[in-house]
Parts: sequence; structure tokens; C-alpha cells
Amino acid sequence: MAKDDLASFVAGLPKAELHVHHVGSASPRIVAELAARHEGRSPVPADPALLAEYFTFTDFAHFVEVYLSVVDLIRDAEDVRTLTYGVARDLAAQQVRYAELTVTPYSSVNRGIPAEAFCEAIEDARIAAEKELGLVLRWCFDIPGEAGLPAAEQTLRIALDQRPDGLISFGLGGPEIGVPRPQFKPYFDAARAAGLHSVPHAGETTGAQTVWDALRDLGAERIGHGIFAAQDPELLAHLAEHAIPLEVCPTSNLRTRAVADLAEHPLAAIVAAGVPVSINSDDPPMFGTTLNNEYEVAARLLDLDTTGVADLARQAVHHSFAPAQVKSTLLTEIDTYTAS
Ligand SMILES: O=c1[nH]cnc2c1ncn2[C@@H]1O[C@H](CO)[C@@H](O)[C@H]1O
Repeated sequence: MAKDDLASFVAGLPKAELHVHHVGSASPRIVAELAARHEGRSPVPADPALLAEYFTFTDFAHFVEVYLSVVDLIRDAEDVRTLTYGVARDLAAQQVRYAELTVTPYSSVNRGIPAEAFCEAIEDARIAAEKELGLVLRWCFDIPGEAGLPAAEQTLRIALDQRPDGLISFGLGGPEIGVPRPQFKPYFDAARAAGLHSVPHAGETTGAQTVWDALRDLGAERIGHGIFAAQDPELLAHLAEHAIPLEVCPTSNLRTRAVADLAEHPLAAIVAAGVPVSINSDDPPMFGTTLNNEYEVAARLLDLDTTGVADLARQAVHHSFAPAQVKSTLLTEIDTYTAS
């Protein structure tokens, strides 16, 4: 179908976003504003026009280094509140009605923001976003893998002690190389025992074994990325049989150089194997994308018409941990949109 028709269909389509990072969603304007406050003390450019170049990554390790330099700019609870509400506004503007935002409390608490103030700030933004923007937000608290077991310990403690109302899941992000998943088992066990869903990253930068580990040791209910599962037919069959969805973020994989070219992206092979997927944006401004653009990319990779694209949006709702009422309202809204 024509590119413009697809773009306008996607832009108006009510959607759910299941894999998007908090700091990684900061708009260029907010990042530049924060950088200006720390000018001379931060490598992050204070001019939004220079950010695209700063956000050009040579590999995944470089991406994490740049990501943490932006995390460094967030110094107090007010920064967290402004950032979170700004992210909500950008999502709502794309007709996102429900989003699970991956938040890394360890990084902020470690930089001096008390856990309680941090949680209060994100909760304030969540409540305001629901009331003012019609966007339902939920949190995934993730362990930054590069910081190891102390980060796991502290992330779990913040999750269980603070237990903000919007918290629904427990994750694991950052690098996979040198960060084996099995060591995090006790923390995921405790988080799951406390009723949190398990949604670790795996198979983003390393192979199928990491995904197996996430399933067996961390009790993963969905996998962040998981694209290298495509290398293992047995794993694909397992994911399909147990209906474990992959949260796929195509442009992210291109920008971190996990795939050399979108033409080589395994999304189509994963879908062909019967594995459920959702389409997501990961760190949209850092990767020069938006959720709407990811739907367009996915439509091209999967050769979908508007009916197929609407089905992708429905899949994300089904795979979400949204309250039943939010799911049914959003599914009805998608039906109404596609019928009109
Ligand atoms: O695509 C991604 N994969 C893994 N971690 C990511 C990604 N995007 C953002 N983060 C974030 O990187 C930080 C360092 O571990 C974490 O805060 C994680 O949430």
C-alpha cells in the first residue's frame, strides 16, 4: 500500500506500547535542556540539533555508555517528574492509550535521588497522564545488567519497599555479553513471588541460549527483543507452543548494530514460526524513531495491509499486563477505528 496511506492509518490507530525505556524516551528538547544545565560537565550536547550525531552508535556497548551519560543529567525528583510526563505526552500524541514503561530506579537512586521521591515523581506523572492525556501507564522496574548483583538487590528492594501502584513487572536490561541471566534467578524469584511479571531482555545482543536462560531461570513471560531466537528452531517452537511473546523493536536493532540491515531483520521469520510478537520503539529519540514509525517498518517487513497492521496493534494489547477493562476498551477502540 502507499506509504502515506499506511503512515496516516498508523498515526490514527489506537495502540499499546510494551517495550519503551524511561530515560531513553526523553525528547531531544528535554535532553538538551538538561544538558544545558550541566554544560561543561557533561558530554551530552546542549543543542538539540547536535543530538542526532551524539546518538549515532558504533555498537551496543557504545549505546549503553551514551545512555548512561543521559541518565547522569537527571539529578532530582523534579527532573524525573518532567521527564516522565514529557514521555507520556509524546506517547499520547501517537494515540498510545496504554504503555509499560521500563524504569531503572537503581540508576537514579545511585545518583542521589531517594527511592521514595523517585517513586513519588513517576507516580505523580502517571496519575496526571491518565487524567489529562487519557494514557494508562504502568512500570517495569529493570536491573541494569552491567551493574551486576548489587543493582539486582537494590532494584528488588526498591520494588518491594516502595511498591508504587503502577508497578507491574520486573526486568533486566543493559548488556548481555558478560552478564549471564542465571545469576539473577533469586531476584526474579522474589519479584515473581511478590506478584510482579517477569520481562527480562534476552537475545538482543547474544544468541538463543540467553533466551533459554531467561525462560528457565528467570521465568520470563515475555522476552525483551529476543530476536536471536530466530537462530534456534527448537526455541522458536517452544516460544510458539507456550505463547511467549517477543517485544520486537526493529529500528533499535539496526541502530545498535545488532542487525546490519533491516532487510536482514528476523521479524518475518519469527512471525512465520508462529511466535507471538508486539512492535515497540525501545528508546525512540535515541534511535531516531517513533512507535508509529516502528509500525510502518514492521508493516514493510511483514508485508501487511491495514488489516494486518491493526492486528499487530491488537496483539500488543493481548500480550500486555493491562487491567482487563483497559484491554477491552482499547480493543473496541481499535475495532471502531478500523471499521471507519
Ligand atoms: O535496548 C536496550 N537494551 C538493554 N537495555 C536498554 C536498552 N535501552 C535502554 N536500556 C537501558 O540501559 C540501561 C543500562 O543497563 C538500563 O537502564 C536499561 O533500561
